[in-house]
Amino acid sequence: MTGAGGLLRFERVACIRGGRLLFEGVDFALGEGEALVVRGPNGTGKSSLLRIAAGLLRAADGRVERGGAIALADENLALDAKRTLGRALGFWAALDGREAGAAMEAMGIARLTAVPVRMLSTGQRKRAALARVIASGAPLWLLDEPANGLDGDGLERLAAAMAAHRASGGAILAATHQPIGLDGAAELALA
Ligand SMILES: Nc1ncnc2c1ncn2[C@@H]1O[C@H](COP(=O)(O)OP(=O)(O)OP(=O)(O)O)[C@@H](O)[C@H]1O
Repeated sequence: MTGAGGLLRFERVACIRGGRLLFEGVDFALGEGEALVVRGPNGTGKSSLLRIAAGLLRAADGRVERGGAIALADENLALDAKRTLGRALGFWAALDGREAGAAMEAMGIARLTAVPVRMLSTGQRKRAALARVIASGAPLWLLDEPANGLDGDGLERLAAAMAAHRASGGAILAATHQPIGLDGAAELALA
């Protein structure tokens, strides 16, 4: 992508799923430090928009430009259920030449290093998914309902991690029904 700080650009993007037009004409751009929250009732295509941004789903029309690496946290945990949390997160971090320790600390799950992924609670799984994104080092985070299942401490850690990411030049595209502490984020409403 050309232009200063361009991490993601949608131009007139449309999405069709199951033969149904979910949205069309979606335009936005995300640069360094920026954030966009996608809102809308259930089934309007928020998750689909994030999957298009990630390159996992084809847009039915329009253009999508990406300016760097992308990390997605959605309902699929993408961690090996049989491994311990430390090894499962370490596996992904190593692929990016990184370590997962600081990200586990950031999400308050460092003490769960030796616990098998399959034994994690709902909130712990969400924290683990967010730790994977943090550990990736990708400049663009795609967060699908990142607050689901988090307690107060988890929400504070999520907000702090997102603020730190933006302060270091990262960008965030989030789909959520809840307030998630993304100060100054732009909003995109699907209907
Ligand atoms: N693989 C698929 N094939 C066909 N239709 C699908 C597929 N996945 C999702 N859909 C449909 O696309 C529509 C939008 O789904 P999506 O998950 O993007 O919505 P959403 O806004 O994220 O919903 P929610 O708020 O409930 O999470 C829904 O009607 C859904 O049934």
